[in-house]
Amino acid sequence: MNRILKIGTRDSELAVWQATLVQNQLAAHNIQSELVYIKSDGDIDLVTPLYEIGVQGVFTKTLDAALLSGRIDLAVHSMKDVPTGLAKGIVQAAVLQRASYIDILVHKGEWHKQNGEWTINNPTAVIATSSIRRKAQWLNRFPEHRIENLRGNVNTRLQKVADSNWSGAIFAAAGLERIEKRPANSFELNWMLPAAAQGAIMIVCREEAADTKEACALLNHADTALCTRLERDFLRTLMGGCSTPISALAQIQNNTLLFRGNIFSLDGKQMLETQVELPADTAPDILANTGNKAALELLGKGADKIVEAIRHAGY
Ligand SMILES: NCc1[nH]cc(CCC(=O)O)c1CC(=O)O
Repeated sequence: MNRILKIGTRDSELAVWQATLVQNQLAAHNIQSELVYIKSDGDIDLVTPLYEIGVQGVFTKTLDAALLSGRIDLAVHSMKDVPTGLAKGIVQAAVLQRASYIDILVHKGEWHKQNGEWTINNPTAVIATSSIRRKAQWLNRFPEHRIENLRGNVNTRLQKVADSNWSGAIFAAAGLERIEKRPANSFELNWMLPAAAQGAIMIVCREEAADTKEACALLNHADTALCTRLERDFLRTLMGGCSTPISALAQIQNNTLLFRGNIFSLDGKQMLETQVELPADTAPDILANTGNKAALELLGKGADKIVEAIRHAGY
């Protein structure tokens, strides 16, 4: 490769950090690149909750257009923000090794540790998140709490938490840890299942750009690519959409694939979950079908009714 690859990125600190990681990894393979900053609609409107913006891929479509017009060669995304169906002409070129997948609570006020577990005595605490997945899981565990919306990039969200009288706000650990902004007053929500592909970074490029695809393939992390594929299959087969109260996590450890997924009603009162364990050397076609199969299992157990109610509410 003797040209300089143009890497498209949003201009938030996290997005630039992720694009720079890709640039550095390419450089390690002697592939030169430069960053091209592109504002997405999701960055311009920092107030409206994402599910109200109503367009799929609010963070990705501006970069898709830049790719298709040839202004950039590849785009770097937080994979969980990428709709499960990619735009026509655009393909997944690589998935980098996953960082932390966990959600954390940046906490304030009455939280304290009791028998090794973080608890809060205030039954009517206010917790901030604009993710309906986090909201549903939180209300399932703390039915009396109230959820407030919290939009914006990582930095503006942290500032809003500091300025508020909320008892906490939920963030992806990966987003804060990457830019070294995870506050000391935070703890991991190890009972909460993350969004499909949370903590993973995806590179996309034009379908016909053989040389770019070849370059990006050098950065692909096979286990992360498989796990995120299963998680996204689960999401797509259950419902699709980018803001849904659906979580999924696949992990490969000690030669075992562990897949967990769930779906909640919007108020958190109903929940269906599934868990599958397979030897990692199971036939590839069976392994690759794990996410779909898990989704079909839940649909057969009544998830279809939960999905129907979520759609009916306008998501
Ligand atoms: N939807 C916003 C978004 N997209 C990716 C991340 C963090 C990094 C990641 O999950 O990969 C975040 C912030 C958050 O959820 O707190």
